[in-house]
Amino acid sequence: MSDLRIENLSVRYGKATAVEKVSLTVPAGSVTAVVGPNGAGKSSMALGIYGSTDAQGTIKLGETDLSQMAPISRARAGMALVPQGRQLFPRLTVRENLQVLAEILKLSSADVDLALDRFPILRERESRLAGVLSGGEQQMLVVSRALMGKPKVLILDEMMTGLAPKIVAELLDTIIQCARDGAAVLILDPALGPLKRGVDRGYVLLRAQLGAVHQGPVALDAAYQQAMGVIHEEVVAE
Ligand SMILES: Nc1ncnc2c1ncn2[C@@H]1O[C@H](COP(=O)(O)OP(=O)(O)OP(=O)(O)O)[C@@H](O)[C@H]1O
Repeated sequence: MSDLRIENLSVRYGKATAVEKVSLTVPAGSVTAVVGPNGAGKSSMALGIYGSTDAQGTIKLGETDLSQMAPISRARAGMALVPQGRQLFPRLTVRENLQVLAEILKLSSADVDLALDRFPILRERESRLAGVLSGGEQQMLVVSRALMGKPKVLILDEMMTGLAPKIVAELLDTIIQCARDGAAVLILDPALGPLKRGVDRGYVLLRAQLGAVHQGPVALDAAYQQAMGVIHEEVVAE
């Protein structure tokens, strides 16, 4: 079991700063949330941690420094990302979408079968093109794909958006179990909402900057509401 430690992570697009020197720990065996309004920098943070956008700072998994590694090497080191917007191969079947990652991570077809069996609907749809799945089915596929390599770190960017409560509950159960099995889980979302049930600790991200850690969903929600109230007051005053 390895904690994920991020120190002074910054993401810049030209002169614009999307993430400004954020430091946080995602302990193994827990679900850590980063909540923040639209445009706060959540996706930039997730992509920076995974290495798929340029970022400065240090990213360590246990004693292993991932900071200079390409995304594929981070994946092989045990990091998995469920990016915002699902990002499947729409013209490949459900099984083929899983096989692509299985080949990269040198996993067996038995691992692909386990991923298909994680959600019964995926097994039913294994020969269908991913592009014709419903939104919820696609999300089950990306989560199942991310879990296929038994990741030590699982990062989920707005994975619940637009999904029915039953599917949200099912996905959340899967993710909580992943943390209970020892993974360090980081969920980034604009609303705590149904995630409250699964969150152990978390941070508020506001205008590229991360606040202090809060233990438990109640304290995190209160801090987020307060931070959003501050923004509201500023807007009213303008
Ligand atoms: N590729 C990019 N090039 C330039 N600016 C970008 C790029 N991606 C994001 N930004 C800007 O960086 C800031 C943070 O965006 P980001 O998508 O990380 O926020 P977010 O918190 O994930 O937002 P949302 O909840 O709406 O998805 C925004 O001002 C956005 O316009």
